[in-house]
Amino acid sequence: MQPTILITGVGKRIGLYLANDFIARGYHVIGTFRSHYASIDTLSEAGADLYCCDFNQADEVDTFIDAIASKYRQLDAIIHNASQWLPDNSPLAASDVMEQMMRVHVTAPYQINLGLEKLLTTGERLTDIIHLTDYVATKGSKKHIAYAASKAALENMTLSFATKLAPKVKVNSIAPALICFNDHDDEDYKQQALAKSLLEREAGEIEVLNAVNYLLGSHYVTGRSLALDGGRHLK
Ligand SMILES: NC(=O)C1=CN([C@@H]2O[C@H](COP(=O)(O)OP(=O)(O)OC[C@H]3O[C@@H](n4cnc5c(N)ncnc54)[C@H](OP(=O)(O)O)[C@@H]3O)[C@@H](O)[C@H]2O)C=CC1
Ligand SMILES: Nc1nc2c(c(=O)[nH]1)N=C([C@H](O)[C@@H](O)CO)CN2
Repeated sequence: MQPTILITGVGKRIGLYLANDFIARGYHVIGTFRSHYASIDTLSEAGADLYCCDFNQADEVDTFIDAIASKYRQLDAIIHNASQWLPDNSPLAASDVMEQMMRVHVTAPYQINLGLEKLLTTGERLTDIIHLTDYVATKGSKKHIAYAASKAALENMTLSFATKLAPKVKVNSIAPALICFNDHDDEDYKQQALAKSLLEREAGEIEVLNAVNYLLGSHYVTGRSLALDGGRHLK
């Protein structure tokens, strides 16, 4: 039976990288996207089942959950990757920054995990939920306070869902630091960011894929957070 994996935020970067690799390995990929990039058409042509869904809109998330629950009987894994790295100096009001961070990183994963629980617990196989969090969930961030707080809440949900869904579902976090720069990052920023870890490098999307594959292959890891941070905690 072809394994089925749901990945949120597949339009670009890490989510797109994961979706492409899982398709190449014969998985059936369900994906959510917000902006419609050319990558969305390419993924669809490759067989992915894609849904446009803005996690800032709770009703859109409910509609997405209903669509999956009516179309699929079972899921092997859910990867909560969708995220916005909103700085506190955003033009948005402070309350809107915090609300948006909590909606995309906490409310939507909460809605999806509860709404699709039955699809993860049918049959005998061990299934997975993976939350993409962030090194700053445990360290804080003076420029991304709301973002870091929401990622800390997502880390806490890993503990709760691991307890609630055992023994049928493993629930873990992956907490990256510098995986991939953004196109708008200038050289000064890049040098500053690289210098924050012992290994002083940009890990690349493959680092997250390797961590995802390790967790999916495990039969004994749950309620844990895998740090992918180049030794930043020791610098
Ligand atoms: N890149 C890195 O170095 C690091 C990444 N991480 C985490 O890894 C994960 C992947 O990172 P990365 O690939 O850089 O992520 P990106 O910032 O590139 O965005 C991921 C995807 O999430 C989507 N998204 C954003 N807001 C919403 C929303 N409100 N509703 C639905 N989808 C939304 C984006 O859609 P759109 O294109 O429309 O904005 C995008 O396709 C994230 O959880 C991130 O926090 C953690 C530490 C470091
Ligand atoms: N949703 C996102 N979250 C994060 C991003 C990003 O681009 N999108 N980038 C980072 C940084 O790489 C940071 O880890 C190092 O400066 C953090 N989170």
